[in-house]
Amino acid sequence: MTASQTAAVPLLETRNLTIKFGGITAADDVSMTIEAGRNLAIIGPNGAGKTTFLNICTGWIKPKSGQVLFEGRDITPLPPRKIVARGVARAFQIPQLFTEHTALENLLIAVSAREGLRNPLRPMHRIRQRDEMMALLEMVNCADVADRLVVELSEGQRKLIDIAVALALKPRLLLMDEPTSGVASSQKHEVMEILIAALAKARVTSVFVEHDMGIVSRHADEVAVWNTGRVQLRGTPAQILAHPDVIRDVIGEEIA
Ligand SMILES: Nc1ncnc2c1ncn2[C@@H]1O[C@H](COP(=O)(O)OP(=O)(O)OP(=O)(O)O)[C@@H](O)[C@H]1O
Repeated sequence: MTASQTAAVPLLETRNLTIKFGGITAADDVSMTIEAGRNLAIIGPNGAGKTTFLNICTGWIKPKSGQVLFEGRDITPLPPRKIVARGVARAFQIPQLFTEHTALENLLIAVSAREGLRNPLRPMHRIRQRDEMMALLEMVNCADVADRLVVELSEGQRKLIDIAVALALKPRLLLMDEPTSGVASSQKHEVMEILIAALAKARVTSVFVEHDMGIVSRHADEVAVWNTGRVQLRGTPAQILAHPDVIRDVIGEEIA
């Protein structure tokens, strides 16, 4: 394959994804591409199929038909752990952390899972990957709380540590469900800025589902609008947030 052919392959591509739950079509022939280096926000009304899309791309739900290709290879039939190993990570609305362990221990558990180590909580001073884990915590501005229990931290810090845990898995694509939900509104932009900068430094592309249009306009490079299981529109934040359909169906709903 030549360099120009390699450059043409999207980071992730879906082809004709379809899934129904009872009478509801949560994915209706969804074909789209995600380009490396462009942070994509997914917006849309409640029940539009945004989370279903993330679940299909990460292997948690298998589509009735259609395909997911990552870096040109079909990952549709793979279980979630194999999709993670290929380079697609996921962060949830509620951080998936061990709250009675420290931030550093949470990273240690993630690194151990990545490397198939049997004793994740062996003494810290013996851990070969300690520098790598501290670098990840520094990347998300949380090095100063490395030895604090997660339960004692703010929601913003928990979100950032959750991202560091995802980065420990060395993904090339990170899919996130509402990365700043639950964070105090005065801290949302700061958390998002740290998060986006950390992903850029680690060369990880992000896709994030978001209901806060302020976050979308400031932190996304591109926006895709979901409606009734379909991709209705796609464009820059300025184009999308000024679109009458989005004002009516998405922004209007938020104001109500
Ligand atoms: N496992 C499931 N079983 C049955 N129905 C489901 C399942 N997952 C999703 N649905 C339904 O599919 C539709 C799309 O759900 P999804 O969670 O993807 O929407 P969403 O756009 O993420 O919504 P929200 O913004 O409210 O989180 C909804 O009607 C939902 O109730």
